[in-house]
Amino acid sequence: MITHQISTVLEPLTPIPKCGNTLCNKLRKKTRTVSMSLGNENKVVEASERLYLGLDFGTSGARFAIIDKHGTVQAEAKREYPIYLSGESYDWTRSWKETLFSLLEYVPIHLRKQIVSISIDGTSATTIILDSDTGEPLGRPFLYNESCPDALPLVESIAPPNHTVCTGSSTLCKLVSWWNRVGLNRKSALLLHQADWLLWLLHGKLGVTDYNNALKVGYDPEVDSYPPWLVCQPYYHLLPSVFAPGTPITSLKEEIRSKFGFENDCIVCTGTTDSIAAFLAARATEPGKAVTSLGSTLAIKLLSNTRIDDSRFGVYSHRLDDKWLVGGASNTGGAVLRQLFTDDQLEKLSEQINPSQTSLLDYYPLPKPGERFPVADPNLAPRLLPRPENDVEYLHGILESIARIEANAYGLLKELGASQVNQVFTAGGGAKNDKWIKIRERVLGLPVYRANQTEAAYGAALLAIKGHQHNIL
Ligand SMILES: Nc1ncnc2c1ncn2[C@@H]1O[C@H](COP(=O)(O)OP(=O)(O)O)[C@@H](O)[C@H]1O
Ligand SMILES: O=C(CO)[C@H](O)[C@H](O)COP(=O)(O)O
Repeated sequence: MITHQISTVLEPLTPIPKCGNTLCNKLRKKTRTVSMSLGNENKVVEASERLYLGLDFGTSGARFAIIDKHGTVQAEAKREYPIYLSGESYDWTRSWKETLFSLLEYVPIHLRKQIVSISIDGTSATTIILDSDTGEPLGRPFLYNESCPDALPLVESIAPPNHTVCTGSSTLCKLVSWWNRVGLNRKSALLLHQADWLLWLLHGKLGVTDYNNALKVGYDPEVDSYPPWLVCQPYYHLLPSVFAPGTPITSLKEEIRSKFGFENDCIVCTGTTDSIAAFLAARATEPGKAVTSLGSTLAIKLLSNTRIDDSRFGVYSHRLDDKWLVGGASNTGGAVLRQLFTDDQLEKLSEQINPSQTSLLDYYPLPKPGERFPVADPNLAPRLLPRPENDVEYLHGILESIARIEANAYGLLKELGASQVNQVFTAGGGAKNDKWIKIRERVLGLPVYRANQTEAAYGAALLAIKGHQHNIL
């Protein structure tokens, strides 16, 4: 596929106020880039060909992929999140909403009429409590890796032992923490996940989610219902209706369809989480195949015939049709790397690493205290010292230490009874690092590949195809 990278550096749309505070000043330096690539210029896609739009809202930015029914990419774009402040904290919902509509502006106009289905993935357990009449957020969202330990004792008292919700970063802990705050508008409130809320902006039907996003609020995808111990809770009425990922919800809202020039019959489908979208993109279909997403975080998904859930280690199973995606998400990964190196530095330093050589540096790379998997410890401190003089050596030690965490994670899944992993595909920003892939192969003792499609947005586009096929049956 011949692609043309178009990079435009955008100045912040809303000038960030000059102020004494370091957070603002740090933000002023932040520019945002939009990069976009078009599909195979030699193969002009037939004007009658149906196209499918997938959007991925990850930790550091969002992307879209437009594919045809063969899975050929016709256009892609990505954008870092614009930074807005609300008081001293980031205004994430404003940032995500602006990113959604600015990415739609980047969908090539000549392709818009051919897009017949849209889906979105988002970060898991990123939780928004909304006004159920207006859809307006009732406060800031709880991010995917945010922990609400205040709610944990109550959640542990109602859920089965070691249930997936029994961790401070679960969606249910975030809901209970919000519910327990005195004097909030509890009656007309509704819980949605990041992907659900972004999809709602496109379709306008409040209260819809998918069984991947709903897992961490307590939904049981095996029996396709919320469990009795959750249904009897006073906040049960806040929970959304749950459908399989890639289920048609309704047509694109008329105001959006006419503003962007999409087709009358363009539908919006339920989404999933970012690491499951990355798994779908890798198209691993046999038990024993796994996908490690090396994004801001390290998310592991192993296709297994057996379901394993154990919050003591941050292990849970997502449903994927008739099988299980067993795994979890560590806070190690790209976010730590980005704290220390730019992407260009990562590329240049990695070129100098000898991946066959073992690094003796032993770190636990975390962006801040707190780990979810394979060690579930909200107080686990980062370990990134001693720092050698040579940055090549330092990066080698960090990449190898992250690979050891990955190896421990797969070893834990095996101990807990999941199918034996025999092949690992890599998705996310870290997948571009060939030296890291070789380090991981050595440490894991397994064949490790870069997935053909490393972007979660491609997986979301596959869900859009699935939804459209549902719709025309
Ligand atoms: N050459 C590289 N080697 C390793 N990691 C990289 C490289 N280039 C970028 N990254 C990491 O990839 C991450 C971004 O990946 P991405 O999948 O976009 O993350 P997310 O979806 O979580 O926002 C960044 O944290 C960055 O440090
Ligand atoms: O780390 C994350 C954000 O990138 C998410 O936690 C990740 O999506 C893992 O959650 P899930 O397994 O539910 O997809």
